[in-house]
Amino acid sequence: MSVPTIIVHGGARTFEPDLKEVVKDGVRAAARQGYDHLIGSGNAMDAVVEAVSAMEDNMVFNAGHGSMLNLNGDVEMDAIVIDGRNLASGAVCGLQGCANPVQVARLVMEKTKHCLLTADGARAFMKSQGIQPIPNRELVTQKAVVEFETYKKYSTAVEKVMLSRSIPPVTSDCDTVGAVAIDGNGNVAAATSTGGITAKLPGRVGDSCIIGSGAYADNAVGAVSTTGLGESIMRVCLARRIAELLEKGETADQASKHALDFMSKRVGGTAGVIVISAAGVSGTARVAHHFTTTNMVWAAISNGYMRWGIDPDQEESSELKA
Ligand SMILES: NC(=O)C[C@H](N)C(=O)O
Repeated sequence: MSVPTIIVHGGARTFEPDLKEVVKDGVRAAARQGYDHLIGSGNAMDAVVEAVSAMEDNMVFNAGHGSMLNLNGDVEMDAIVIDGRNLASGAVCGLQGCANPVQVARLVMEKTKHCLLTADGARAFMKSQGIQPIPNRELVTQKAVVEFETYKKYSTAVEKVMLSRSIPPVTSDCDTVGAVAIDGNGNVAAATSTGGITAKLPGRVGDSCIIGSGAYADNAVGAVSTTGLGESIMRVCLARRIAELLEKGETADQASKHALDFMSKRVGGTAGVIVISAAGVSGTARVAHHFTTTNMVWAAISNGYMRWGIDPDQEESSELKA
């Protein structure tokens, strides 16, 4: 038996001061929605998909509604789920016209023999599963357009956003979302969903849908979801690297810090991670979050308490209301 626990993130980057409360509200609501499923169905996979779906529906986050725009001004989304019981995984990339890519990723895992479907194929599969497409433009928010127009002026948008801690945000956009959970039976699951990076080349696929980069989950070890510069995260297989460090006996906190240090020293770039280590004999899972960006918005629930934060070394907490 384990203590049911969930942690979610709403992206790692610099958040404008007046946006901080909005995104903290968003991750708290998503964590609560996921936690209610964790307790209700008792299933870690249900919990992470619910939590990520809530953030995809919240226009303030860069996933589903609110996704960032590629160089053509279009939305192309990536998402993944991983089940720690059997390492099953499903993912989509370059998906258009879908409100909840994480739910399609789950169907890829449950209904196909494959791990990852791309673009038109992913969309056709989505329709075959009875999920109605929506016009891609419905996913486009005003803030995404403003962000796009601003960053189009820079040929090095990716570097400007992610390679420096000190660049102030140009607009009030937010970032990739993710969730990891452990249920009462000790099963872990991870989910990540994103619109990617503003002004990315059409067809660019980031880390978020890649096993071991944007997410990882294994009951023997724990679960991880990442956010940040996909090109760096993929090159060090960040989520799997954290899992390896857990396997070697590091705590969730140590593994997060060491893996992010390794990434920044070896390939550069910034990122954030959320981690739950497997419960082990005590039955108590360890939860950690760590980021090398200026901010990462996160929220965690366990044992009747919610904790959340956005700045380094800062957190708030309150008893969970019924
Ligand atoms: N903001 C993000 O987390 C972006 C995502 N990791 C990507 O590179 O697509």
